[in-house]
Amino acid sequence: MVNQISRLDIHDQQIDQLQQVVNEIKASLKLLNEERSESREFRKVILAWMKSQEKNSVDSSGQELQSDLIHDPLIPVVDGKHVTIHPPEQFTTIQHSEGISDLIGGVKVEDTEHPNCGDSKTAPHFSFSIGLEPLTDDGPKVYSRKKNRVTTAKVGQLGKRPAIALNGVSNQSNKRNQLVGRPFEGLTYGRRGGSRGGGQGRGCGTEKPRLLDDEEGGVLFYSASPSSSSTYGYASLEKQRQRLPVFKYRTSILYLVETHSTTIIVGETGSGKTTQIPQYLKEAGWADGGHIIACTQPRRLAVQSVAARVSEEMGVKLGEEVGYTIRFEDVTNSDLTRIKFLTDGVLLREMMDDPLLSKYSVIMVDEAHERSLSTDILLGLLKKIQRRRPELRLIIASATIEAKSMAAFFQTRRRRPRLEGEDHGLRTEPAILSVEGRGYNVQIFYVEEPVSDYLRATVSTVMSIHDKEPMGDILVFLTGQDDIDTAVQLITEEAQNSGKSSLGMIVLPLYSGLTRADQDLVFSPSPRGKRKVVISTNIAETSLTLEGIVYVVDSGFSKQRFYNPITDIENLVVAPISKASARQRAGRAGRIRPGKCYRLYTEDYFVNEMPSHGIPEMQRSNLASSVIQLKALGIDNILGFDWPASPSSESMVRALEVLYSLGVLDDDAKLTSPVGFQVAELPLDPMISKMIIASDQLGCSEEIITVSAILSVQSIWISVKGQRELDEAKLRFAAAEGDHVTFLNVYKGFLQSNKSSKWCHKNFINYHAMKKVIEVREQLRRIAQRLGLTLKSCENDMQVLRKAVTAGFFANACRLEPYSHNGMYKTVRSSQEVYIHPSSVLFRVNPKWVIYNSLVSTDRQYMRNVISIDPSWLREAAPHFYQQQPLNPNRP
Ligand SMILES: Nc1ncnc2c1ncn2[C@@H]1O[C@H](COP(=O)(O)OP(=O)(O)OP(=O)(O)O)[C@@H](O)[C@H]1O
Repeated sequence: MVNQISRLDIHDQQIDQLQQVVNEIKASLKLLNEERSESREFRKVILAWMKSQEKNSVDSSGQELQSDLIHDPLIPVVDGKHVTIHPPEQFTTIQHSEGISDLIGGVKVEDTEHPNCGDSKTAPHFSFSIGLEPLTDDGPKVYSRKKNRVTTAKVGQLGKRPAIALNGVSNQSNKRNQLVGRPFEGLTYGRRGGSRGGGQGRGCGTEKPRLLDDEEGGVLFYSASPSSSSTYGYASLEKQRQRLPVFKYRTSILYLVETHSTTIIVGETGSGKTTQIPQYLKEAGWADGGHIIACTQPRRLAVQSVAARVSEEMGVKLGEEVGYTIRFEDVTNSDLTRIKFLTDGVLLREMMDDPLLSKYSVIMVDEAHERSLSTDILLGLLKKIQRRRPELRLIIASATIEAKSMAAFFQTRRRRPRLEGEDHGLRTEPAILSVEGRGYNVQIFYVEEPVSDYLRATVSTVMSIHDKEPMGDILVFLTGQDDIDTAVQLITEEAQNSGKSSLGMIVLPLYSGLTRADQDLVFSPSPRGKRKVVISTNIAETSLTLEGIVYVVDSGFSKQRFYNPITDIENLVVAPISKASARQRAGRAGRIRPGKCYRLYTEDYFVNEMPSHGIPEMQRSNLASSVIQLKALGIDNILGFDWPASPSSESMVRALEVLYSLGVLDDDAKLTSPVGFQVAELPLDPMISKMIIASDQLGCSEEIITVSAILSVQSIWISVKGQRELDEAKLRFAAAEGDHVTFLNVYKGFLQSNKSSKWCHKNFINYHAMKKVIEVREQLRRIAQRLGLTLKSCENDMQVLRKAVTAGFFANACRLEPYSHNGMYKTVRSSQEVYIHPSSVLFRVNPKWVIYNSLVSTDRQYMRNVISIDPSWLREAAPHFYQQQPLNPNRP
């Protein structure tokens, strides 16, 4: 009798367990909220008390309260300068200027004079947080001068104008300034105008900024000096380093790192945090005795580029004293490397071998505002490590971080016994340092009305800049490869159509799937008389310096991951960005010379509607990989883990369920042995890891490792204008079984061609991606051997290969709907409607049963990387997940 496969209802007992987990989470969240509100009340009392103390402490001659820190011999008392504390009220005036100081609260300790700055009035300052959480979590206040604001359509809720020309882009600030009789003062950057080495209000050697009252009673900074001077140009690397705003804070930074377990550094984009601080630490001896200084970044491209820059500044070969590590690429030397840049994900992996990260003396978590999944987990773990290793120093850096809440997170609880380090004068409460000053002016322009089509608006803005503005490269932020490829094509066509414009424009895409060579093009200088237009995703948003960039065009959108734990679908959705992102984007200009940023949204939208920060990735991601990592690090009580942002209970339950079904976790939610530990060792999605482990027994590990390597690179196909040509190319390799077997055919062809780039070109295959596949494959083979798996080929037995895929991805099984004329499938797990993606070799073939690797959502839910299976394998692979039901006679 033919049997039907349906998802086995989870045993009652398991449901009970899961329900228990949910209840626990809910209970902990409730407790947490109660704790928070209690501590808020407490803080109010403390703040009131502090204010009264401070008022009493300022004597009649107006002298400021002297800090007991003055007597601390470790304070960098330079040239007889002393340290004073300003009452917190003084921050309130600053809070109305959108800037670094907005983000800082608590007691401010200020050097009244600085070693590098002769003028005591323009001295930089550093602040210590008093370790209290902010009373409100509103984030920075944005100064606004318009009294009667017109509510604008949201970006994305499109206005009526089809597209804009550059003259549709207004310098609203200029207009306003004419009205109120002030020079240009961009909302974000104009008022901070000036030149490197002092252009900023608080920098050295410039005129002191005047404080002006605005119409609403707030106060804003106004720099009397106009736009940047021409201090930019060619200077020795050493001089360039010394001109950076962060240089003036060198002593303060080193002092704070010396005396505090955790230092939070907030500084404008381009002020030198990423490239300089690791070097200062090295110069101060933090890399002595074989120790390493680590600096993490959320993005691989940033890791590679800042490592290259720092090695250049230090005059050393990349990979020796300065190195970097990203997934599947290690450019370090274990004997020589002293400064190491790495992604936060890689540092997490390193904890598997060295849970206390003992080789690092200082870990700088950069761009913490991004709140990537790995950054958040890393922060939670680093906090734990510090308890065991008080000597480990943490630096949390960003331009737009919510410093107070970050400080509150690192504030060690009072219940805890004294740390070893505290006895040596090491302060466990985090210090907050504000690095004032930015490189060069960036004028901000907003559209007057919402644009109806951000792609077309982008194209016309780029063309207008090219026509009307002086030379300088343009960096455009769009959302993803599709948008970018379209924009590249449209701009190229427009340039060709308008004879004048076509002269001297080089349009380049930038996204993570590009080959290294194509990415390198973006970093190479533009030929004389040519203007580079780089069209990028948000991979260029943080930490990157592209030398020639003068103009930034910000579409206001990015692709963001959103995971729905109920449907278990993770989508990449085009969504509006946050103010923090907008500032980062604008900050890609003004790094080497003054710049301009054109925002394709209205000023009203920016001020009134754009959220200050994005949703932490933790709260919109599939948590399966994170749970395994934490479990592998011995953190069994995941619910009690100190997350900087609590994940949703549904996501947590779903992750536990998936891991349980894969056999990675046992009934007590502990890692199983050996499968759970093996899966944790592999730096891959748990389903791919499980597929590799299953291939050992099925005798096809060589092939499955190849498939896994291919699934780990973005795409092995070259995107071409004519989809038909690509489809024809794919047909040469297409296998009836599906995409995974097709990948194997491509790999075999590549080897047979002697890894020829010509062969790749001819077949629309990405040569660099294939080289990467070879590299990743080698690494995976090494890990597999270390895990005791046998490397074996199944030769041409594709059935075992498909069974191995099923062993990892059984939860993604789908059945073709009977009588479906449009290729509709339903997932066995949740009966969702899904379709085979047109890029799959099984598109329109529609086998009865398939398994997919991932889902993408556009107008429909599409399955990507699909393979056909026999439904009986589902029960073989996961008897605990599927059961056979007698065939329903009413169903065809
Ligand atoms: N590859 C490079 N080429 C030329 N100059 C560079 C390069 N990288 C950095 N710089 C210079 O060093 C400055 C500081 O860069 P850095 O990345 O350290 O700043 P940051 O404060 O970390 O800013 P962000 O957070 O925006 O990355 C830049 O503004 C630029 O002037």
